[in-house]
Amino acid sequence: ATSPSPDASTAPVLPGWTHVYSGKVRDLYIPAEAADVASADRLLMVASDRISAYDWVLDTEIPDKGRVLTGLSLWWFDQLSEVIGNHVISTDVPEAVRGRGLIVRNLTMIPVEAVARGYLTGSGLADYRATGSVCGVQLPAGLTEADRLEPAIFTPATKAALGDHDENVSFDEVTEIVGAETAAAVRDLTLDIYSRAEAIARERGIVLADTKFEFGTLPDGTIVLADEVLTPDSSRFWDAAGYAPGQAQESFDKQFVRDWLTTESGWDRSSDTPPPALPAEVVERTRARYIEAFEILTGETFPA
Ligand SMILES: C[C@H](c1ccccc1)n1cc(-c2ncnc(N)c2C#N)cn1
Repeated sequence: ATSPSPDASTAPVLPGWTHVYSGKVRDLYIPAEAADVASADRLLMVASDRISAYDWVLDTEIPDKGRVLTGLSLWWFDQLSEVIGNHVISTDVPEAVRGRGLIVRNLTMIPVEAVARGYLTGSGLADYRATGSVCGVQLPAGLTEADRLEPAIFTPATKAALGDHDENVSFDEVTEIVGAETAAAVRDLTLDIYSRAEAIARERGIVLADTKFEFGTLPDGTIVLADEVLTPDSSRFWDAAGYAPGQAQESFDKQFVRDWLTTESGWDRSSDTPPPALPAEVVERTRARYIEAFEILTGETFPA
C-alpha cells in the first residue's frame, strides 16, 4: 500500500500516449505527439483496478474495477445527455486498457469539486455537528447520521494536494474563484444532475448519498461534465434495502475491504503503517459488488 503520489504510479506504458499524472486510482495520458498537457487536444483517462481505503491505495487490485467504473460513467453520461454534454470523444483506446480508458476532450477545467449531498454523512455531517451548517448552508437542528436532505444541498470543495482531503468551501468562496455566473451554473447543474441520478438509482435499489462532479468548458464556453461521474469512487453508494438513518451506512462496494482491514487483518489503522494485502476472498467479493452495482443500475450484463 502506498500513500498516493502523482508520479510513483503503476500506470502502464501505452503506445502512442505519454503518462502525465496519476491520481489515487486513475492515470492520465496525453498523445505522444503533444509537447505538454496544455497543447494536447485530447487526453486518455484510465481507470485502474486499484482501490483506496482509509486514504491508502492498497497493494491488492480488484480485477475489473476499472472496467466497471468506466462502463458506469459511460452509462450515466448517456442517461444525462439531454441535460448536459460531456468530455468523451471515444472509447477506442489501447488494448492494454480496453474498457477502462476514455479518450476525452482536453477541457478548461473549472477548479471546483462540485459536490451534491442528498444525505448527511462524512465531512458534511462533521461540519454540521460542529457548526449547524455545511459550506455555509444552515441546516435544521436535530439531524443525525444519514438523514435525508431534501432538497439536496450543494457543498463545494477545493481540491487538496494528493493525499489531503478536499476543503469544503462556501458558495461565496466559489464565486470568488470562478465568478458569479459560473458559480451559479455549476451549483444548478450539480443539483439538477444529482437529483435525477439519485431518483434513477433509488428506483433500482441503490441510495446515491452524495457525489462529486468535475466540470470543464468547451472553447465556446459551454459547460460539460468531465472526469468520472456517479461511480462508487466519486459517490457514496448504499444498498437501499439496508438504509436506516441514525447510524453509519455500509458502503455498497467497499465494506468487505473496510471490515476485513479493521477486524481481521491485524492492521493498526491509527499507526502509519500501510495496510496488508487483501485475501483472495475479499478481492472476489468486492469484485462481485462492483459488477452487481453495474448490473443493478444499467440493467445490462457486465461483459466478461
Ligand atoms: C483530476 C482528474 C484526473 C483524472 C484522471 C487521472 C488523474 C486526475 N483530471 C481531469 C482532468 C481533465 N483536464 C482537462 N480535460 C479533461 N476532460 C479532464 C478530465 N477528466 C485533469 N485532471
